[in-house]
Amino acid sequence: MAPAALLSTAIVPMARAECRQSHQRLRAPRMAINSAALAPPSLRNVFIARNLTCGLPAGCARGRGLRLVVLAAKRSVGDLGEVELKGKKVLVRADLNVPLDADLNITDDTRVRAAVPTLKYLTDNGAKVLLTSHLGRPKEGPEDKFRLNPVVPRLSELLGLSVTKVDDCIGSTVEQAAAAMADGSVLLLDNVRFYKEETKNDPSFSEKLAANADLYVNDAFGTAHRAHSSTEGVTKYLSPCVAGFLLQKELDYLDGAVSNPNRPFCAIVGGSKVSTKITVIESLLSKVDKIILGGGMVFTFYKARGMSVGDSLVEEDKLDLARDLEKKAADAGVEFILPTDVCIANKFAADADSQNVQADAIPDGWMGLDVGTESIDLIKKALSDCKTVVWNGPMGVFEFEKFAKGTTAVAEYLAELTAGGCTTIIGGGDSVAAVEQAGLGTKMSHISTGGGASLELLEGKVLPGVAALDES
Ligand SMILES: Nc1ncnc2c1ncn2[C@@H]1O[C@H](COP(=O)(O)OP(=O)(O)O)[C@@H](O)[C@H]1O
Ligand SMILES: O=C(OP(=O)(O)O)[C@H](O)COP(=O)(O)O
Repeated sequence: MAPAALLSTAIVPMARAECRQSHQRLRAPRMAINSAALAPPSLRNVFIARNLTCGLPAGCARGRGLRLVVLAAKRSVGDLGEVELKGKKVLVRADLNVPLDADLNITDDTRVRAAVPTLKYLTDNGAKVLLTSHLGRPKEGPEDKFRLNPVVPRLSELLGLSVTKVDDCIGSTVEQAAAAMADGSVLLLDNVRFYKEETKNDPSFSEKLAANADLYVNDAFGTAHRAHSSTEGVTKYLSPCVAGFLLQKELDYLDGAVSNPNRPFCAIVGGSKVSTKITVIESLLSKVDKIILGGGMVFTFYKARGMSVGDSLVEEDKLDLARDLEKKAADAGVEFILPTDVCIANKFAADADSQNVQADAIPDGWMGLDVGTESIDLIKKALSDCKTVVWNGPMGVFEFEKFAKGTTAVAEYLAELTAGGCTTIIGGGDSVAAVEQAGLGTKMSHISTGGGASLELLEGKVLPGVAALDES
């Protein structure tokens, strides 16, 4: 990917409807800024266009009297070649926070595989890689169950070289092992969260992490929303500090495709709680053409419309908010699609009795655990002409086979759309688990390695681990 594809720029103005059209039309920041400059002053400072794919100096927008909110192209590891890398000690922050079973075997190696392109690039160019990561949330210092040992064999296999490991991430143990490294080798450091200073972003700990390296690469997208020593603090003590290939790819999809999408652009938001997705829905309303809601959160919207929902999941204190979101969608001209029927259960269990009913006919004592059959068709119809789809949160309790139909149907249809050229982005967490469970992981355009990080990006937040990197 060209480094310039990381260009992240915020330009300005225009009423929202005009922005939409402009988003489709404008291909380069310079054009966007030119158009922005033509907007009346009262409409300026409204619109953020990110990830437009050509380089542009920051002063260019300012020179046209426009407020510049963000203008940052992050420097990429791909900008560094053998000259800069050979023999250098490179501290790479990856997210190797993988799920382990009781015997400490990796049950899903997605994050290990995702780290490989950057590591391979660095070792192929003769760098000495000091690889750092967290695993879980250890509270009491070093504990065997949180050691990164299980990663070593899988990573060695994927890289085709023998990865060595030390039982610490700072200090003389690391210093000695690093001094003995050959060019093109990888030394895995132990869980950086064995030090409580890590999550406090403690400057002296950051300095110690940096002490054994010459330069820094952040490829830990899943942890980029944390301002920790290994993701943010360390950048104050090393130079250059650049983005790894995974981080770039995640930003390109989650920020790029979402900010500058092929249209129609649809967001599917499901999952259990309205409260955790409010800001995502609000933020997406200014970008999408359609929004489809599913999962447990729809019952709060039904109740807000005055419908009875039986024993379904409802956030009583979010009823006003649900009404407000529907109104905002209408005001923004966004098609707001709620399921018209639901699959209900007489208890929250895999072996519950189930039936399909209209959304306004849920009997007392029953709860909605999936979208209904009619709604699956409605959702597919709404998606059929879409060119970009972002999906966050399952359509139902997909963990129970009986109530996985809506989620599976959406995953299968998205796979079909992807094959037809639609960009499909699955935003982390349970949605990814659902897609993988349906065996469709490889059929989507992009599956994010970060749940929390992808949500924060969709909410429009700045990720500290990204912000701290050098601009190109
Ligand atoms: N109708 C429903 N009632 C209760 N829980 C639901 C319902 N639909 C989905 N869920 C649950 O929502 C959870 C996922 O929600 P969430 O964490 O918001 O999604 P994600 O992790 O994809 O962001 C799943 O465990 C799923 O079982
Ligand atoms: O698994 C992670 O995040 P996710 O569950 O939001 O995808 C990351 O490794 C971050 O871990 P953290 O939430 O303990 O900081």
